Amino acid sequence: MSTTAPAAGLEVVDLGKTYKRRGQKASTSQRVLDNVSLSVEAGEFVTLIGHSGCGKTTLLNCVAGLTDFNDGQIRMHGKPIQGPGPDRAVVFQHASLLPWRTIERNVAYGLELRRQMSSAEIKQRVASAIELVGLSGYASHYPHEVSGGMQQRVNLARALAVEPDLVLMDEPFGALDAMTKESLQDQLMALADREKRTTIFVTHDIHEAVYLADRVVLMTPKPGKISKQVVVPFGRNRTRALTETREFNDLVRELRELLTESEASV
Ligand SMILES: Nc1ncnc2c1ncn2[C@@H]1O[C@H](COP(=O)(O)OP(=O)(O)OP(=O)(O)O)[C@@H](O)[C@H]1O
Repeated sequence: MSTTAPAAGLEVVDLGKTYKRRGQKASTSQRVLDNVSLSVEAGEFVTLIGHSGCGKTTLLNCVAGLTDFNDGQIRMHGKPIQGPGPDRAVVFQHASLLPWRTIERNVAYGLELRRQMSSAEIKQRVASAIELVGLSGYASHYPHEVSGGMQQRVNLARALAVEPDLVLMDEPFGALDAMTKESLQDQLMALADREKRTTIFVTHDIHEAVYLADRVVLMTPKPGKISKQVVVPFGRNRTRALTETREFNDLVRELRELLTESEASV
């Protein structure tokens, strides 16, 4: 698997999204995203935080090409996106692995569907992705034979096997216990430092957002907008000790206050 930074440049420009719901008597519409603009540099790790319902998942799904949008443009490498593509991979909160396939064959699944690679190439990609997430000894296990945290690592391996330019993660550790979550955060960070894969990571957890990110993006609701972007000044190769420092906790507090203010103003 490549260890050089892929040339991902994501540009979201003046994005607008309105959901329409057809009721029994009348239709209603809800403006969920309005004038959302965001650029993500190749190799950058951006976390996206905001109150529940402010439109984080909708934004991520628009970038993934899974949800259409009404206004604006989303460009990858300067070209407007048209639906989902192998340049972008999504990691959802729930691993949703296929229980009848081994871990190895779960990771291979997306590559097999595309029918563009020989079985030898798929095998090599899968082995490499499984190794990256530290599960080499478990390739022949079935999902029920590994823990929730390991299943989530398989989920990540499945995304990495595609070798996407951009990884979109929607609260991937949200359903895990605190210890597993911390361990996966550390593994993901080591992976991000090594692979320099461009990532947008949605979370409710401000600690997690600061610990992982090069930049934290705050969204405010009704309609969802980007209200603030904060560059995290701690460099890479971070360790848990960082979370004990005053600088780290001051930044977490500052972001929490910004979120509270944004909630009070809607
Ligand atoms: N398919 C849909 N049809 C209609 N409304 C939707 C749809 N998906 C989301 N919404 C609405 O859009 C708004 C934004 O939802 P979204 O899931 O993007 O927010 P979020 O910030 O990711 O929330 P959370 O943090 O709780 O996951 C919410 O009010 C939600 O009810």
